[in-house]
Amino acid sequence: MITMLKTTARINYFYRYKNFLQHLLITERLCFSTSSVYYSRGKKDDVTLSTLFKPVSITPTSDDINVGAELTGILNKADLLKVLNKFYQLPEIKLLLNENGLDNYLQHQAYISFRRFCLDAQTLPVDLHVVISDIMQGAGHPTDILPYFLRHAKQMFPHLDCMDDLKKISDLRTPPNWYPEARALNRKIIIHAGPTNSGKTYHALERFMTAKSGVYCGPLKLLATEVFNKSNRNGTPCDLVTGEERSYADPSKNPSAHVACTVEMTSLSTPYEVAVIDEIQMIRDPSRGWAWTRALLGCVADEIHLCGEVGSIDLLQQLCLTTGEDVEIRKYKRLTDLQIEDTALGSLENVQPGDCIVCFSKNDIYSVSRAIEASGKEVAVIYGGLPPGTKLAQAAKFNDPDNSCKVLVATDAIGMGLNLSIRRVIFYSLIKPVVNEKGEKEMDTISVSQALQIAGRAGRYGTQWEQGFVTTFKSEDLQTLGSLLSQTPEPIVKAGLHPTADQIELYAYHLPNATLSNLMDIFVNLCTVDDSLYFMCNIEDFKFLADMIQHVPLPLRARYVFCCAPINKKMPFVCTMFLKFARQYSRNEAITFDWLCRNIGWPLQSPRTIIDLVHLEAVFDVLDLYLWFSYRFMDLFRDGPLVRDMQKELDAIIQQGVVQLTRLLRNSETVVSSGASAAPDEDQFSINRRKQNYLREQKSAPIGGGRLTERLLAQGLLTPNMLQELKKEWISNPNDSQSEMTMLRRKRKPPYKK
Ligand SMILES: Nc1ncnc2c1ncn2[C@@H]1O[C@H](COP(=O)(O)OP(=O)(O)OP(=O)(O)O)[C@@H](O)[C@H]1O
Ligand SMILES: [Mg+2]
Repeated sequence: MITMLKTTARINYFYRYKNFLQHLLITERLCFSTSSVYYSRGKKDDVTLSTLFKPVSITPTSDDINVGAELTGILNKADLLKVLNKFYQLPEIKLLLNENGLDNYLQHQAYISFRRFCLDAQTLPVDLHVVISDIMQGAGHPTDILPYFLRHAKQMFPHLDCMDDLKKISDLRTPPNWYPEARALNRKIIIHAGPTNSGKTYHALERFMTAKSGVYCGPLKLLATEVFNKSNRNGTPCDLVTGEERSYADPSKNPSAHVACTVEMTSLSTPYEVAVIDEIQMIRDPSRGWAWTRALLGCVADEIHLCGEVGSIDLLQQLCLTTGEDVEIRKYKRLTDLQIEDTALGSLENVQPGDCIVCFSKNDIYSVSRAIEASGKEVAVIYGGLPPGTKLAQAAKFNDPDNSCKVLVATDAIGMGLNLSIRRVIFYSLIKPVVNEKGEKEMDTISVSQALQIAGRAGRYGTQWEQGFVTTFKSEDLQTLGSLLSQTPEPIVKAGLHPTADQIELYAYHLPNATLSNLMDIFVNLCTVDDSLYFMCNIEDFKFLADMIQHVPLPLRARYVFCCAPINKKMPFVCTMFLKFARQYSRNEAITFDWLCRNIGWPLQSPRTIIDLVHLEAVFDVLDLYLWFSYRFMDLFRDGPLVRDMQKELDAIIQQGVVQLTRLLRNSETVVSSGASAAPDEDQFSINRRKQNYLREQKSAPIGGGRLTERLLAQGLLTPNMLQELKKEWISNPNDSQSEMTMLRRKRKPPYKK
């Protein structure tokens, strides 16, 4: 009797459920036919997009009573497989699945999983069991499986249920609307456009300093610091805000009406009379462009002063059309004369006072400075990885007419930000590693804009050298340089964008099983961007960090903040410490000064070799990272002031090292790095490997190098062994080898972009 009652209840349940599923099938057809439109709007083709959605694994629930079998009998697995295959092979099913948002890739994935689910299950869901049994007995059609298949597919791929929402969240077609406070004002936009050294920033700052309140947004900490100092010197109290630093003009730390900040730190909630956004052409930067777009569209200021290249005017005007704001253009001419010399330098022996040799690799920096010092001349050295104090000290030494140091060797870190008394810029090479929009590194001839920016450093207005000169080291580069400098900078056509934390959080709500890196990928692929004005900045660095800490349990917001940290991913020690910070944070354990000292091996000794120096630079970056976190997670990174003092001390140690660069280089060839300054976690093997790599690169990049083989060696495209093989082949069969070398040459990009 009890069994009969149970069976009747199950039959009623089954019929209710069958009606519900029929209803589901109809509504799904309706709603998915609209969402499929969105797929076609995706950035990449559907297959690529689909592969980004990672399937959630579905296991059959174990039920001790097999109701389906009680109702209709046990299913024969071989017959079951036949029914499933028949269902999946029906052309109308493929069509319907497509309409329901499953492209071929997703269909295939879902079918494999569904088939396994049905065959492996001891007990199938009762509704599915009965339907399959009906089909086997000729009382149903294979198409009846569709609702169950779709139910399975949606559990596997939750995005199928929320594509509309995801598309809405990542609709980036009207960025001006993201900043209602700025849109509520009628801002006046003034563009200061012109070549380098033409007074653009000077004039914008004049207005900044006379305004009641103002914000200066610059591309580098050094530039923000320069404005902070200048403004305070001129009697306009100004604060400094960078990712790692807050300095107040007022000793009691009351905020001033004026702020100089790095562009990423621009406050969009504080109203100002004047905002200056410097180096606005950086809006097209593949990694950081979004920060300029955000400042331009979002600054709450009556006047926005944009300083930058002439090539950015058109884009800025178009962007301001979309915000409905008036634009005034002020054009400037270069204040001093800049002349291209007729001859290349040829030899480092020909270096003269006021010369700056610009290199695009640290190895070139080392070898060039060593060669110049060997000829009895003192050099100052500036490259990106040096701490600000060291850079400023080196710049001051070179700028001081009374100092015996008259020559500067620098990377393009001098392209923006430092005031240098350079008479002549000498390009040691014209090839530079660049990161493309996909985040990949490639070697390419520098752009017109870069060439003009760097060359423009010669003959700075107001210095002892008001007539500037420019040339190359190699005579074969001179013509290319001439051609680069004769052009106007490439017009800037698009402004960068980046997903916000809010958007990614909403995505995570819809796709709770996806990793942060995966969410970013899906976002970038699904987002709709107004291609005529904007592009999505590359998110490779963000994803790199997200993958590194994926296994560390963190709340999504904190994870997002961690991934925004400004880290040079090429520095293994910095990455290791980043991971340790994340682990400490996830355990809710304070990252104290003592903890930090233990982990970086503080106190550190003066560098004895270049490897030591490189390591100290990495430690400096770790301290920077700590300070960066100290403004975001104050409760756990609470020793900011102590770390800042430690960083100043380290800056001084690095300065000592840089002053003795030649000695360090000499030691690098004879002495093994002092273990005391190596990271506690870094084994001797990696230290030695770095040393060997360095020495090998030194040998393969002699002074005056720059031939194709040397460049390929430097880029890692050719190993010394491969070079030896090529040489052998060259000797044994000159004709074949010649064609191989020609092939190698052809694989390179043309000398410069038109
Ligand atoms: N009218 C002026 N009076 C005095 N000094 C000036 C004047 N115009 C510019 N300068 C000085 O000339 C130098 C170059 O000016 P500024 O930095 O404004 O150039 P810029 O066009 O912004 O160059 P870059 O593109 O390199 O940023 C600065 O030291 C600046 O203080
Ligand atoms: Mg400027």
